[in-house]
Amino acid sequence: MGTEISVPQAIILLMNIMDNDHMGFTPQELESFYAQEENMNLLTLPNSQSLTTSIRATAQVFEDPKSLALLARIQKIAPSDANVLIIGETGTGKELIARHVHDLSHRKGKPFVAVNCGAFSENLVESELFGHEKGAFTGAFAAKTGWFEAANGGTIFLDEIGDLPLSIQVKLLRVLQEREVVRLGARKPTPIDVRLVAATNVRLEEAVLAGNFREDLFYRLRVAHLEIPTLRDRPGDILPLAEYFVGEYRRRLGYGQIEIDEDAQRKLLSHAWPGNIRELENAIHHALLICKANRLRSEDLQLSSIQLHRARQESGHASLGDPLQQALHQLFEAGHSSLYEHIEDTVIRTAYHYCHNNQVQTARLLGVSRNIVRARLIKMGAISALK
Ligand SMILES: Nc1ncnc2c1ncn2[C@@H]1O[C@H](COP(=O)(O)OP(=O)(O)OP(=O)(O)O)[C@@H](O)[C@H]1O
Repeated sequence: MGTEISVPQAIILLMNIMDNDHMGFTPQELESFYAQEENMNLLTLPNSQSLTTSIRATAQVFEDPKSLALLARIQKIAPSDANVLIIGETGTGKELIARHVHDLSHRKGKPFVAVNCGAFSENLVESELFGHEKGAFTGAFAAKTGWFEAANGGTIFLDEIGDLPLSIQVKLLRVLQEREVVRLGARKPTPIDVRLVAATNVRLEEAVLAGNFREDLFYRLRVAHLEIPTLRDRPGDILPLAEYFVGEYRRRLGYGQIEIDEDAQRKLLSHAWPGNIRELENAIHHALLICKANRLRSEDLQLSSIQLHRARQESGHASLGDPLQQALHQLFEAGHSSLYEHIEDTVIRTAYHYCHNNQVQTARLLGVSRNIVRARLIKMGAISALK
């Protein structure tokens, strides 16, 4: 179908519509900002599981007493070589902690392989994890090394372990017991020496009770477990983390020193952080894009309300931080063929809502004719053809 709005324009426009009251950026300013090569990756979407921008932490911030206790436990568990289960809400730093466990073990310097178990279909996950031989199934034109073999000597981090199908859970248990993997289609097993660090943001006990997670695997994983507190449960980390992210992002953006003023500090401390450290990171990143005169003020911080988050959680949209992320998530789930249509629909619908259902204003805002807006709203079923 024809595209009245290009994708970059649509993304910028959508961002601007969402944030128009506070951002103070025109679409043109944003467009030129993202057009600069060093800023382009700020909009990079690494994969459909991770729709937020993030930096790889070069330092770790653990200042709250709860975090210090966690750090002490990590230091105790890490050298033991036991498998580890990390339990924590989304964005609490589970992957960062898994890396830390690896770095504090004798496996440091060997591979650290992070795999999101929810990222693969049931058909693919087995060959991804354990590999396959040439001709193992239709389309297996060459042999493939699985992630377990790739992590040999080091650590494999299985995020969202609760998403593994039961059939794969049995195989995983066998790998842990026998210390060998059998590639799909292979006759002989391959010995491996890998430490497993698994993570979950749901209570696996409930999955066990519901029959979706094997009890034997659960107990095997749970031997050494780390519970990561939410950010609201470790308030002593909020300002140090905020300072840390200000430092990281201002360097990336080429800015000078930036001070977080007192009102902004109070706002950071009083927010509930449903998205935890990742939400804080994104809030600071966004604030830096709009702050003025080397000062991050309270109005630069756009924080979602916990009520909104709860409502989303209840309606099954727990992990998606805002309408833009939801739109992009739908887009990537739908695949690229319908990319334009999805993004256009979302932009038009959002703009229409923003303009209090006024088609003329929507058309003006989007820079297209009213007929286009009307036709698309009818096609989406947002208005009746008779209107
Ligand atoms: N203690 C910390 N110090 C500095 N940065 C941190 C810390 N913990 C987490 N981060 C940063 O916060 C972001 C989210 O962390 P991470 O990806 O490890 O969370 P997660 O719990 O694995 O998230 P998910 O459940 O969504 O996979 C990352 O950019 C990470 O570098």
